[in-house]
Amino acid sequence: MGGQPTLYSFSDIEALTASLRSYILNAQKAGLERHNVFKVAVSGGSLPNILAKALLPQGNTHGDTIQWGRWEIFFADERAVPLDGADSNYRLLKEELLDKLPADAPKPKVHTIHEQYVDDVQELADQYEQVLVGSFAAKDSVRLPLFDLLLLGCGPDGHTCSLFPQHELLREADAWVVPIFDSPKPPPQRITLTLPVVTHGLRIAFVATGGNKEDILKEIFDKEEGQGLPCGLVNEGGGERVSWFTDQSAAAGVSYPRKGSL
Ligand SMILES: O=C(O)[C@H](O)[C@@H](O)[C@H](O)[C@H](O)COP(=O)(O)O
Repeated sequence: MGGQPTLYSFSDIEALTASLRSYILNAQKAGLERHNVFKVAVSGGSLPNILAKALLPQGNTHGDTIQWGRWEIFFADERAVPLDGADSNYRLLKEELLDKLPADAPKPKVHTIHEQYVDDVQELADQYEQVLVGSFAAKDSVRLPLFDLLLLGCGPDGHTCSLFPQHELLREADAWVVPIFDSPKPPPQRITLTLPVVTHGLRIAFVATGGNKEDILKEIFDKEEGQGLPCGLVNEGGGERVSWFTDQSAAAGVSYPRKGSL
């Protein structure tokens, strides 16, 4: 794919979220120019809270406007639970971000899982793949759906989305969305975008903060073994389209070159 991922390291969450906002605005601009919408996939974990800090402040300068009405939001991974369940990534995003959007702002189109299939995780994944087909294109006309942006987290074991180290799902080459029945991070039953879909994205951003990410970031960026971890595989497949937004405590021990601003 060419090029290397960019590793940003910021002094604190405020600096990180300000730059993340600029980065997302650039991605939004490119998406709107390309097809008049902005198609974004988001993960769960700590990400929705950080996104809220980045995106909720109202922009008032030219070019700093989140055009929520043009956004289509998808889930990079989702737990096989009802949408109002405590473990739902949709519920998390809704409570952290969507419910807090200005009342008068146009609303994004949010592509949730079809919760009637939560007891049949294969069907849940197949149905979500159909959601992608409906929004992007039929599988026989495009090889992969092309997201404008994927916003992802990095687990302490190097997982991203619900793609876990050593898991056979890392070798999936055909499906866009797959079920997982044995996620080491609870709950065990989930669906996830596959690695080819993630690495195909026009922009791929990881957000990883806090001292508990330091060891895994060193492994991903500085060690051979880390390159086979799910996050390492996204770095490899996405190359220069990948950016990492980290704080000082997460990136402290990393030797890979770091940047302090966009
Ligand atoms: O649904 C999930 O569990 C997430 O999508 C998962 O991939 C998450 O992004 C990472 O585990 C990082 O989580 P933190 O940001 O909370 O460390």
